[in-house]
Amino acid sequence: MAKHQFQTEVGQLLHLMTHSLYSNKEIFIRELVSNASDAIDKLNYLKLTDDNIKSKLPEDWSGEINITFDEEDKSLTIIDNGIGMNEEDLIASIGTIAKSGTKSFVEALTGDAKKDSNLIGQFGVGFYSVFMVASKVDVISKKAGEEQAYKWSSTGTGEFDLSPCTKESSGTVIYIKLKDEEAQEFASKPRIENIVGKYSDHIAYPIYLNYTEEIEEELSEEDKKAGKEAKKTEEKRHEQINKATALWTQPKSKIKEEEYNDFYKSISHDSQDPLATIHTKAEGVSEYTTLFYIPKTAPMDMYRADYQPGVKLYVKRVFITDDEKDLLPTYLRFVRGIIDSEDLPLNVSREILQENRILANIKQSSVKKILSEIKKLSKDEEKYKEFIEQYNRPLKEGAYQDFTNKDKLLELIRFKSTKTEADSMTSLDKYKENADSEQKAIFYIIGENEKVLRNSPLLEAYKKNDIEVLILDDKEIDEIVTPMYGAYQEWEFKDITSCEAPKVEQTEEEKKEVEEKFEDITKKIKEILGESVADVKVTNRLSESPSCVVKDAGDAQMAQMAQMMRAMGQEMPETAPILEINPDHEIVKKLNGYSDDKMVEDVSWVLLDQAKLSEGMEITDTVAFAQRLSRITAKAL
Ligand SMILES: Nc1ncnc2c1ncn2[C@@H]1O[C@H](COP(=O)(O)OP(=O)(O)OP(=O)(O)O)[C@@H](O)[C@H]1O
Repeated sequence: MAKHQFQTEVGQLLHLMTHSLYSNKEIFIRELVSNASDAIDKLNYLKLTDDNIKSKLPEDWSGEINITFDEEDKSLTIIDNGIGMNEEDLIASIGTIAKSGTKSFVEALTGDAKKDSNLIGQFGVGFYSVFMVASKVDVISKKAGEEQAYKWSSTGTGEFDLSPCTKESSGTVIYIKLKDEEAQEFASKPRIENIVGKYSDHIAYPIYLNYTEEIEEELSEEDKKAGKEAKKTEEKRHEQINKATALWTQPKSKIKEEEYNDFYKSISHDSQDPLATIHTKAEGVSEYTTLFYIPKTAPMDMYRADYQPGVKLYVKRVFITDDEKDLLPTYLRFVRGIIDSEDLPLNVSREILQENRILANIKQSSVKKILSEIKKLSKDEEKYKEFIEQYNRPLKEGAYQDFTNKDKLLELIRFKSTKTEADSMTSLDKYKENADSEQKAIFYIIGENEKVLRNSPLLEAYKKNDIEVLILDDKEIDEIVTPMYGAYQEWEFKDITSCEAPKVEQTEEEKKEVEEKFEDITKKIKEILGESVADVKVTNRLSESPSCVVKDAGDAQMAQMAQMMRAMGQEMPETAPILEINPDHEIVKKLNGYSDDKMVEDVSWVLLDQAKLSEGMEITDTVAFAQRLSRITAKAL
C-alpha cells in the first residue's frame, strides 16, 4: 500500500470541509451522483467511438447508478458502471487540484470559516464535499479497457492510501463511512430519496436505491392471543428513485420553474437560482435543443484563461463533451447549459466539431437567442442592474469581438456618464435620445478613476455646451475595446482626449489671431518641456482650467497598440501628450510676455504636471513639482 500526501491546497480544502460550519451538507450526494453520471457519459461515448472498448463491454451494457445504505454500518455507497479511474487518474483527480474551478475556489478562500463555507455553495468543489459527512472514504475503481483496479482511501486528513485491488467490471464504487453524527440523517431511505429527487431527478441514467427491508409477519388475532412471535424476514429492495429523463427533451409547457432551477443547480453546482432560463427547440433544416442559463453570480473563473466552459454538447441525448470552448463565443463564457443536436454524427471528433457547419449554425442562432433574452431582461430595471453588475465587461468584449452582433451588444452595455447619478447608468439609446440630433457622435473619456475622470478639465467644453460624455473607468478593457467600436447606429465614438472640442464658435481668422498672439509663449513652453510633450498649442476647449493634456488623434491608434502590448506584458514607453493652454486664463495671459525666465520655466512645468495629474496620469518628478510650486507661491505672496 502506498501513502500519498495531498497537494497543499487539497489539504486546506479538506480541512475546511471537515471543520466548516457549512449547513448544506446534503449536496455531497448531488456531487457524487453527478460525477457518476459524467463517468457513464464518457463510457457511453467511447462505446460508440472506440471498438476496443466496445468489444470489452457486455452486449447489453447500459449505464446505471446504484446507491446503497446500511444503517448498522453507518455507511452509504454510490456505485456507477462508467469509465472508471486508473492509478494516475486517481492521483490526478482526487489528490490534486487540477481543475480551474477548484483552483479559483482555493484562491478565493479568506480564512474566515463562515465566509468560506458560503463559498462552497457558490462553487461546488465536487468530490471533496463528501468529507463534510464522511469519517473515511474508499474509492474502488477500474478503468474501462484496463485490467487492474485500484483502491484509494482517505480519512480526509493530510494523506491518502492507494493500492491495487480486484474489481470485476469497469466503473467506480465510493464507500462512505459516515461520521457518527451524520449517520442517522444520511443512511436513511426517505432522506436519500428526497435529495436525489431534488437535485438528480433528471440525470439521464436510472438511479437505484438498494436496501434491505425487514418485514414482519402479520399475525392473526388467534396467534397473537396464543403469544406467538411474529417472524421477521429481510427483503432486498432495488428501486429506481429518479425520473431518468433529460429535462430538455420535455415540452416547455410541462416543465415547472422549480424543475428548470433544480436542473441548473445540478449542472452548475450553483446554490442560487439562475437569473434567466432560455429553452429553445429548433426544428426544420437543422434540429436541435438548447437549454441555457445565465447565473446570478458570474462564475469565479470567468476572467481566467483556463476557464471551464459551461455548455455541454449532446448528440441525440448522448453526451459528447463538456470541454469545448467553441460552442459559444468566448464573451458568453458565463452561460451554463446544454446543446443537444439531432443532426451531428455520434462519433463526431474534435476536429470535426471545430469546423462543423451544423454546429456553427447552432452557435449563431444560440447567440441571437441569448442576446434577445438579455434584451428582454433589460426591460426589468432591477434584474438588469444585477445582470450588468456581473456581465457588463463580457458584453464589452463581445462588441469588440463579434462584428455581426456589434450593435446588438452595444445596445445592451450600460455606461456611466456625465449625466448619470452615482449609482445609475445609461444606454447608448438613451444617450442618443438625450442628445441634440446634430451631434451624431458619442463622446467618451477613459481612465482608471471615476472621480478623476468626472473632474477632468477636458469635460469643461462639453459641460458648457450641455453635451453628455461617457465616463469609462474600467480602463483595462475600455481602452482596448472602445476605440474599435467605430460607430453605433451611425453615431461615431469619439475620445475627447483626442478629438476637437465641440461646438466652438470661433472663426478660422479668430483662431489664427489668438494663435499668433500666443505664438512666442507656446514656442517657449515647448522648448522648456522638450521631449515631455509632443506639442504645445492654445486651446478653446477649456473654460476654468489653465491647461490640459490631450492625445494626438493620429497617435491614438499607436497609443492603443502600445496599450495592447502592455496588456500582454511588454514594456512600452508612454507617448508624450500634447499640452494645450487656455488663452483666456489669468496664468496663461500673464505668462505671455513675462520676462522672468526662471518663473516661466517653473510655471510651464506646473502647467504640464497639473494637467497630467487632473487626468489621473503620473508625473515623473514629484519632488521638482513640489519645489516649483513652493517657489511660485513664495513669489506670489
Ligand atoms: N465516479 C467517477 N468515475 C470516474 N471519474 C470520476 C468519478 N468521480 C470523480 N471522477 C474524476 O475526478 C475528477 C474530479 O471530480 P470532482 O467532483 O472533484 O470535480 P469535477 O466533477 O471535475 O468538477 P465539478 O465538480 O466542478 O463538476 C472528475 O473530473 C473525474 O475525472
